[in-house]
Amino acid sequence: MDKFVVRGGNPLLGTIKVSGAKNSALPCMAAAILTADEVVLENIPQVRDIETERKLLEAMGAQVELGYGRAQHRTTIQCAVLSDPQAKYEIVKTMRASSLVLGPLVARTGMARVALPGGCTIGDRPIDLHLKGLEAMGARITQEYGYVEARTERLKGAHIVFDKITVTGTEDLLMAATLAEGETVMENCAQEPEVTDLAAMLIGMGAKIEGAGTSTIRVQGVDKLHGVRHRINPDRIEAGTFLIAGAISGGDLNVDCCNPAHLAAVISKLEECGVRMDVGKDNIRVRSEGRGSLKAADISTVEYPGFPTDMQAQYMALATQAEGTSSVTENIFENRFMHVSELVRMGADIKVHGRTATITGRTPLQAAAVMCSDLRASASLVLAALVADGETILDRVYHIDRGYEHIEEKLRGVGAQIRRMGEVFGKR
Ligand SMILES: CC(=O)N[C@H]1[C@@H](OP(=O)(O)OP(=O)(O)OC[C@H]2O[C@@H](n3ccc(=O)[nH]c3=O)[C@H](O)[C@@H]2O)O[C@H](CO)[C@@H](O)[C@@H]1O
Ligand SMILES: C=C(OP(=O)(O)O)C(=O)O
Repeated sequence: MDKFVVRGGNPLLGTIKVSGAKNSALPCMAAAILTADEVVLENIPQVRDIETERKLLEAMGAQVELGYGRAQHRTTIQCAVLSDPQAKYEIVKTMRASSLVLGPLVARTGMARVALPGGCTIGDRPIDLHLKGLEAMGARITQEYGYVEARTERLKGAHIVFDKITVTGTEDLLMAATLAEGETVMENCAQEPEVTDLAAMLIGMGAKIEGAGTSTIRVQGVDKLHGVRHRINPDRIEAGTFLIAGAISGGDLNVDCCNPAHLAAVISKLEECGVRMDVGKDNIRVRSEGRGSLKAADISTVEYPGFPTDMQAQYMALATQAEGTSSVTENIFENRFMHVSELVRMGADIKVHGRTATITGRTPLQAAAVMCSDLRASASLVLAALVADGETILDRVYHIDRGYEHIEEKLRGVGAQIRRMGEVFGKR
């Protein structure tokens, strides 16, 4: 099992590039199911979840080619024949976003069988709202042996009001609605940039969609979709993680190839913490004096455009170095504080009461052996390790590899001392 070794103390200086968004790439790859034609996706990040999605699609009969050389971030998918329209538990258990194939599969083939995702370290991950929506569109849903099966001759347009805002639920039903008969109106939709990115791809395939990026989306179903070439949005969470890396390390870091408009809540919170930010068209320069200059500020996670739950753990690492007391309230997932005990082991002063963590800041952090528990918790431990005294060893970095492309190489390129266990400092 890979480990990271991080020696703290270096300010991050220079330019770091942001990759394509994993959480856009996953639904866009699933959308290829909706057509027999070839789909070309650009700016696909090289992360483990993409490899998992490739396996998922290939197991159904799709042809998937991940680019190499200069085309290494390009993926070509063709779902001419889908001989086995199912997502098995072995894959779903490693990537909950696998449930995104449910809507497109039933819309294209009239049948889908997908393992129920169950819970994970960040909390319960139900898909009841995906199923309720598909039922409203006329699918017959059955559940047995941990699998859900959806069947129908052809989906029919419906009026769907989500009981709760769900990102992949909105994406799943949006894809299903593109091939349904008649109009689908979805209310209380997720407004995340990943939904808008998917809608742009679907429109490029011939889908008739209005309102993506707002809470009401209208879709006029069509009989057939065609192939498309689509470029994936930059990863706003990877960009946000790098902004905090620059700020916590007392660096001068240019976070390049990002979309600052997608990061408004994070940018304004970092400014409140005393971090200097120069926002360009597709880059953000972050400057800070590090521990001495950071001030406490409270956050509360909410759906887009509010402060993202996927940035909560990384923000908490920053709050440990800010003067004063910060409170961090997690409203989206019920168990997304797995990083707290590891940060405390490094010397942080954090108390958790229910959904709120209170961080008393500017405690010096010491290196320790720490355990990664999920994707963003791992990122927060890397950030803490960048300022810890000594050499932190992070175990189970396969979590971070799910969603950050070569993070150790990118951070090393701007001066961090970080390597995978087995590598030697100074060599790339
Ligand atoms: C691959 C992907 O894009 N993952 C993102 C997506 O996850 P994901 O789409 O799984 O998260 P949701 O937006 O669906 O979940 C939001 C809340 O709704 C609940 N819920 C969801 C679906 C459902 O059918 N029933 C239900 O009760 C969940 O338990 C959770 O409490 O959005 C999350 C919230 O921004 C992010 O943290 C994840 O990184
Ligand atoms: C929670 C995340 O991913 P997933 O929904 O795939 O678990 C994430 O990207 O932070």
